[in-house]
Amino acid sequence: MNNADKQYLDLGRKILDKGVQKGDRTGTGTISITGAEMRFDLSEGFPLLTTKRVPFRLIASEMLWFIKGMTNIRYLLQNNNNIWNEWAFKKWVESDEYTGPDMTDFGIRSQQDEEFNKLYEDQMDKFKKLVLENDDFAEKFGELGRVYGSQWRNAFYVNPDTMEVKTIDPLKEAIQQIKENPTSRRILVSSWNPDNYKGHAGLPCCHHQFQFIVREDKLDLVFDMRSNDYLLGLPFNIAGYALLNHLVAHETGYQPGEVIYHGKDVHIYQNHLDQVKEQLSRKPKILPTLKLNLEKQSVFDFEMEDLTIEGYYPHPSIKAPVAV
Ligand SMILES: Nc1nc(=O)c2c([nH]1)NC[C@@H]1CN(c3ccc(C(=O)N[C@@H](CCC(=O)O)C(=O)O)cc3)CN21
Ligand SMILES: O=c1ccn([C@H]2C[C@H](O)[C@@H](COP(=O)(O)O)O2)c(=O)[nH]1
Repeated sequence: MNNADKQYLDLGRKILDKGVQKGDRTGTGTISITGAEMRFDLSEGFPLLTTKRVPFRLIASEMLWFIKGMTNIRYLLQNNNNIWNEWAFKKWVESDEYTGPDMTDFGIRSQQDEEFNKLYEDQMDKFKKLVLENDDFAEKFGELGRVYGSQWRNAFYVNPDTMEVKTIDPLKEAIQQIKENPTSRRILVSSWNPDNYKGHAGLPCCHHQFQFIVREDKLDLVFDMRSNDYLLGLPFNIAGYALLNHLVAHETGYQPGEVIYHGKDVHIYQNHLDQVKEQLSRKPKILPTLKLNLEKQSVFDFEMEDLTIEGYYPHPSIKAPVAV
């Protein structure tokens, strides 16, 4: 049995056994545990889970979106990636410019009310078309604000003594540190902003920091998640950071080592229980491998066509609603 699916399924069983029922911001309700660790050795294969089909194309386009410092969903839509739509859509339907039917609580209502769901899907189609085709609209409503891309590539630092503001490119600096100062224990990119508590920054980041550590000829990556959706988010997060580690290891001349996951509030949404039980009943298969276009050197030059997954023969996908 591959060790990636094994650890993931063990964690699912632990949440079901030991977790507590909790209300949450989305009104869905969860079963949650505090604290979890998993370790993925990238020499054993690429940790794209096999106990359900995990869409690598969506993970890769989201990761390239972060790496390129982008925060507008237009790039995702151009890559047929719809995973961030709801959060941009929300800004539009809550704005003065929106004149369609009332979309209050569309996340929950679209699951419970078939008639409403039709209205919602029409408005979402209209929204996607506008983001793709209308530059002004995209700039205003496709923009998610200071989400990962901006924190990774365009962070602000205010010197508390002089109040001078500097911009920093934390991912670029981290890569430079790996090259110039590989024994450093300070190669860290953090996306958490104290301001997140006030909600100014839109969506407070879930994977809020990661750190690179060079171990002999290998590059390890540790990533921390303050809050993690076991069924939908976690498989994306594991494979996303594994991809990032492959890309950075390639540029800096190391072998991809381990990707180490630290989860804090790790939860299963109440409306995902059947899906999780289905996945737990499945037998893991062999892990696939990731092929990079070796002609590209810099992490920042990679495009979708430079990334290929080979030997991926997963169980069928498992559909589930996302809590908004
Ligand atoms: N509740 C919640 N869970 C999340 O995982 C999550 C958020 N919210 N908000 C921000 C992002 C968006 N992410 C998402 C959103 C949707 C899917 C999802 O629906 N995945 C499906 C495939 C979807 C498709 O094919 O379009 C899957 O089966 O993995 C995954 C990650 C991760 N994040
Ligand atoms: O990469 C991601 C992004 C988001 N999530 C999940 C974790 C939570 O279920 C929600 C965020 O809700 P909060 O109330 O802000 O915690 O999104 C994820 O698992 N992975």
